[in-house]
Amino acid sequence: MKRLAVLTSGGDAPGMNACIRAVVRGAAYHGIEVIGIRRGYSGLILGDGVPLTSSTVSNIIQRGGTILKSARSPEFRTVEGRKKAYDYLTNLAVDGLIVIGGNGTFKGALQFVDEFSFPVIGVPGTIDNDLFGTDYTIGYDTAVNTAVEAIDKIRDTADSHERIFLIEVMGRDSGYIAIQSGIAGGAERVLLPETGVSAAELIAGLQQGRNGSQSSVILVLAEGEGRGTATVVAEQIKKQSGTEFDLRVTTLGHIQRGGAPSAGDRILASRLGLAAVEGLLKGKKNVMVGVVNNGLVYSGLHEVVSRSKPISEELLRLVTILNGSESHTH
Ligand SMILES: Nc1ncnc2c1ncn2[C@@H]1O[C@H](COP(=O)(O)OP(=O)(O)OP(=O)(O)O)[C@@H](O)[C@H]1O
Ligand SMILES: O=P(O)(O)OC[C@H]1O[C@](O)(CO)[C@@H](O)[C@@H]1O
Repeated sequence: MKRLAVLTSGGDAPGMNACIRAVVRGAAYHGIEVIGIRRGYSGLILGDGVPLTSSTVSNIIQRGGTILKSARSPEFRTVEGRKKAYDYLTNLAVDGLIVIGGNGTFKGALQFVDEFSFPVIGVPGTIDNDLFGTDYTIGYDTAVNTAVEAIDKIRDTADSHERIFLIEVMGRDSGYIAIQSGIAGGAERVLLPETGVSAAELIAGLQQGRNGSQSSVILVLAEGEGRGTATVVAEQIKKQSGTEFDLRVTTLGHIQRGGAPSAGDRILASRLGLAAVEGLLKGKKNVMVGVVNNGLVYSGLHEVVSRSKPISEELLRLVTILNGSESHTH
């Protein structure tokens, strides 16, 4: 192997830069050149590659976002777009492609591999943590920490004003950020795609809490919960309960995707970046490298995109017990 290409695709995630650095330095260690493709699959189609060297990736391990920029590329969903991408990679004379992204990125990669038999290795980079084949994705730990910091701050107002706050966190189809930030932020309730709860049940829970000792409440809602945005859910509660509760909504939004990566994300990204290069060198292709039980594991892309990673029953139980509203005897 003489030359490889790397790109970041889908939503950016804190730690993507640490991963690019590990790919470039890992490749340099093995005498391999690296071309960085700008703006994900769009850059492959438009032919936007730049050589990356060890010095290009100095001083980026601590930076959020991605120096290669990211994009969601509608054209890569077409066979014509993917053919252009293939032609560009062939022109560059690269022997393998490393794609850092989420579920959609790997669906695209799989399509590409099926059509052109080009060696691709995926690295899980998304704050959503919704990928089979890895316990954690790059960016998730930082996003959870950002959400917890925000929840702590909102709790001060919730407590002082004896209010109910409905806080929406990211997670397009999954509740990972919600459950972990909810546990760490001491939320009274976490609303997830996995555990549908009606407005009537929510209201009953709020009434029960108020009749007990709860004077303020934090509800954490996963973006992908299914009913709509936090504003929609708040409207449902208000419609059915009238002015009974002093309810406020906060949507955390993209602050969860930005900022310096946590130490955990930098280390995960560094391990996975090197493992992607060394996987290609060992002849692995059409796989994603992840960490399972703290060991490096390569899983087939087909399995990664076709299987889900459910939130553990243990965490679901934990959040219910620790919110303090139920006892074993109920
Ligand atoms: N079914 C598909 N076929 C071909 N390409 C796809 C497919 N799904 C996604 N892609 C390509 O992958 C890109 C990234 O996918 P997507 O926007 O879903 O983000 P993602 O990788 O899931 O990341 P995140 O979890 O951060 O949103 C898309 O913009 C598109 O170019
Ligand atoms: O920034 P965009 O393109 O609006 O994407 C938002 C989506 O991306 C994610 O942040 C994942 O990267 C999801 O949690 C969210 O639904």
